[in-house]
This record gives sequence, C-alpha cells and structure tokens, in this order.
Amino acid sequence: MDLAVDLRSVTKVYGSGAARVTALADLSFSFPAGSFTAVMGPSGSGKSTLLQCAAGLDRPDSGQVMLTDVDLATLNEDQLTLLRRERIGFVFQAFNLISALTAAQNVRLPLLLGGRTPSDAEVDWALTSVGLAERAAHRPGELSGGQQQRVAIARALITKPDVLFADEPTGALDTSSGREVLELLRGVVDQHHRTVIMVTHDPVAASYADVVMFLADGRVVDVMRDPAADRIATRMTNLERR
Ligand SMILES: Nc1ncnc2c1ncn2[C@@H]1O[C@H](COP(=O)(O)OP(=O)(O)OP(=O)(O)O)[C@@H](O)[C@H]1O
Repeated sequence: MDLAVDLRSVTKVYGSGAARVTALADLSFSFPAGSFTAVMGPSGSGKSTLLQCAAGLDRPDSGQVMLTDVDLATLNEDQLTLLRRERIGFVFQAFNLISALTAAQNVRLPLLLGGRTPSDAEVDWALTSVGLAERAAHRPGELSGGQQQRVAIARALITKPDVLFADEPTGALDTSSGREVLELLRGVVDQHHRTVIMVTHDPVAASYADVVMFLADGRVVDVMRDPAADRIATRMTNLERR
C-alpha cells in the first residue's frame, strides 16, 4: 500500500517547566495514498499540531514524518518550502483568498509563486473541477462563502498536490454550502485520486471521510472506518467526557 503521509513515533512538546505541554505523544499513523481521513478530538488534543507537523509547517521534537518517500527531517527550510508549494495543498476555515484578485488570479497564484506561468487551460481545469468556471472573473467579495471555499480548493488543486490538508474547511459555512465543499473534497479523492486529511469538529463532515482518527492528549485513541455521523458523535461525546 502506497502511503501519502506516514507519521512514525512523532512527539511534539511546547514550552518547558510548568508550562510544558506534550501536544503529540509518540504518535504513529499511516495515511494511505488516495484516502480521505478526518482528524477529530477534543479541544487541545493535538489536531492542529498534527496537521502542522504532517504538512512540514512545524518540525516534531522526535520521530519521523514521511511525505511519500521523503523524510521531512532531511530537508532544509528552502527545500521544505518548495515541497509544500509543489506537493501539498491547503484549505483553511477562513478561505484565505486574496480579496483584490479575481478567482482565476487566486487560482494562478501557487504556480506563479513557483516560477511558472499557468496556462489558461490549467486555470480553467481547476475552476471547472469545482464548478466555478463561469465565476473566473469574480473577486472573493462577489462570491458566497461556499463559492470562496471552492475557489480555495481549486487553488489547492492546480499544483496537483499529493496531499490536500483541510483545517475546518466547513467551519465558516452554512449546512448546504458545507455539504457542497465536502462533496468536492470527496471528489478530490475519488475522481482526482489525491489524498485528503481534514481536521473537523463536525461529525457530519467527518462522515464523508474513509477513516476517522480520534485524538486525545496527543495520542490516537480510536480509528473508525466507514464512519457514520451518529457513531462519530457518540464517540466524540465519550472522549469529551473523559
Ligand atoms: N505554540 C504553542 N505554544 C504552547 N502550547 C501550544 C502551542 N500550540 C499548541 N499548544 C498546546 O498544545 C496542545 C495541542 O494543541 P492543538 O492546537 O494541536 O490542539 P487542537 O486539537 O487543534 O485544539 P483545538 O480544537 O482547540 O483547535 C494544547 O494543549 C495547546 O495548548
């Protein structure tokens, strides 16, 4: 089985002395290529830290983070930046689009930053894959929240990344726009054969994934395959009561 991301005994500690917090405690987890994983857990359980370490935005204190065949610890900061730009896509709760640029210009940005001029066909492909080709000339302020998030997904897809990390991608959306975004993320896996790793608090959002990993105190405490929203909600309630 090909792995998109493999976390091997990853430990991340913040602070020292009385303020010392172990955000990730000897955590191991494999994310298969072409899978959709939801990361859940109570507040402070280490979800954001896991995303940051897996995406090469932060370095663990010990353990290994493998992105396909690359051990991130072997890369210097410039190499990490390059790897993130070329092989990783990000989608955030707050969309993080540039308001002065049109949808098409936002989508072009990752390739421009990489020193490559995107063709119109590439931009059109990315916007078409999120159903927004006809909105190419619109600025974020002229789009709904759901449409802005779809532009953010198009921006993440244009580099054809190995892994797309999504941090609460539906957190700022109403139910029906949220559902459209989740269906798109599902399509990123099923149609584009990419890997999606999504942090969410929402059991319905997590039910779109193939697997839900549950974190508590920086450890994986449960893994649920073929998850259903009601079972996820029950599991979360039990974790929060611990
Ligand atoms: N930069 C930091 N400095 C000190 N402690 C930190 C830092 N970042 C995170 N922590 C601590 O590490 C632990 C894990 O934090 P993390 O943000 O990964 O949790 P989370 O599961 O994403 O939480 P939430 O759902 O509230 O966003 C928490 O106890 C947090 O207070």
